[in-house]
Amino acid sequence: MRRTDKFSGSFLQLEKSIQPLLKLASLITGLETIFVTYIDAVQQRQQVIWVEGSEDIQIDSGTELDWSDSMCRLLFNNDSIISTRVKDEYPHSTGASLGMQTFVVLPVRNSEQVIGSLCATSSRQHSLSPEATQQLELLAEAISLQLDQWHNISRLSQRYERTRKRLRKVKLHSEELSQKANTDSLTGLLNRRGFESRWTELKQQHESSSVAVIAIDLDNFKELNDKHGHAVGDDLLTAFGQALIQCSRDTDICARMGGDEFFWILSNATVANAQQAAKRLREQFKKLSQPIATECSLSIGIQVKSANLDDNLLLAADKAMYQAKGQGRATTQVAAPE
Ligand SMILES: Nc1nc2c(ncn2[C@@H]2O[C@H](COP(=O)(O)OP(=O)(O)OP(=O)(O)O)[C@@H](O)[C@H]2O)c(=O)[nH]1
Repeated sequence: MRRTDKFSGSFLQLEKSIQPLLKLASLITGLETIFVTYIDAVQQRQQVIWVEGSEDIQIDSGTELDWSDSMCRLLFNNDSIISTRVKDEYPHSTGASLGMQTFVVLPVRNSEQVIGSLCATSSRQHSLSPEATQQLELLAEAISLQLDQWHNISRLSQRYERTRKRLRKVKLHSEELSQKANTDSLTGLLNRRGFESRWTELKQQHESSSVAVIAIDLDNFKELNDKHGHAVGDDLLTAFGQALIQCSRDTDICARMGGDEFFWILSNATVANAQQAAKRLREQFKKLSQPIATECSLSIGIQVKSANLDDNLLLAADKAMYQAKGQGRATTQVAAPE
């Protein structure tokens, strides 16, 4: 059976069950070519879905035509189901131009309307006995039921697919919103809200490895803002954000807590690891914040703990950072172990 490639999936199942019916139609009528069409009443188009039989009359599945050019329409309009003299009765028709002499058509309908047609044709003259006509009508009914069922199934699966796509869109949108809500727009780091959620997760999941908290504050940032303007201050914060991202691992938590204050949390890290990380960060920040690097340094506080993570760990790192400020800024202070 030749068929259109436009459809797939459940349509192939439908095709399998229609195929023997078309063969039967050929046996009943004695006509060589049998085909089924789909009629789109709104678009006024007709499409050949399946063709069974000889290649004598060139009808291809997938072929589309205007309803105004349809042989089926001509016969429907004459309240007829058969023409045995197509060339005489419809000399200017598509059927005549394709070499049809006999053309038989029966409507294929769903519960509301005609949705297609079952057609049989031949280049020779054939008559159709009343019994054959009756049998063909039964076949058209069977095809109608199958097509209608398939139509309903495919409508349902299209609706399901649309709902699935809509839900996916909503999910992506809400993920995007939540990502935005947790991110500091200037630096791309987590904001306070994002930090709190990650920090809570870490506290809940933490087992026994040591965790280093690095508190960082830009030195004399207010002065720099006042001297060069807010935009330069923003550029410097952005450069710091980039430096921190470049120095961190995927598992680290990097956040801008507000203004020029940041937290950097490293899992599985010792004091020495944290000091190394702080050193790398200073160097990277210096590189990325040219040409005003000389005017801005970092005060850094470190605290490391391996058990009972709580917010005191943050406070201790922060306190160490303020001690670094007190010692003249641009230094790293490690808090005493608790
Ligand atoms: N450009 C810019 N400035 C900001 C932003 N948020 C906060 N600030 C400014 O950052 C400055 C923070 O200054 P402070 O932390 O009080 O003090 P500081 O000048 O850094 O001095 P020390 O911390 O003692 O070294 C304030 O002047 C804020 O107005 C921002 O998003 N962009």
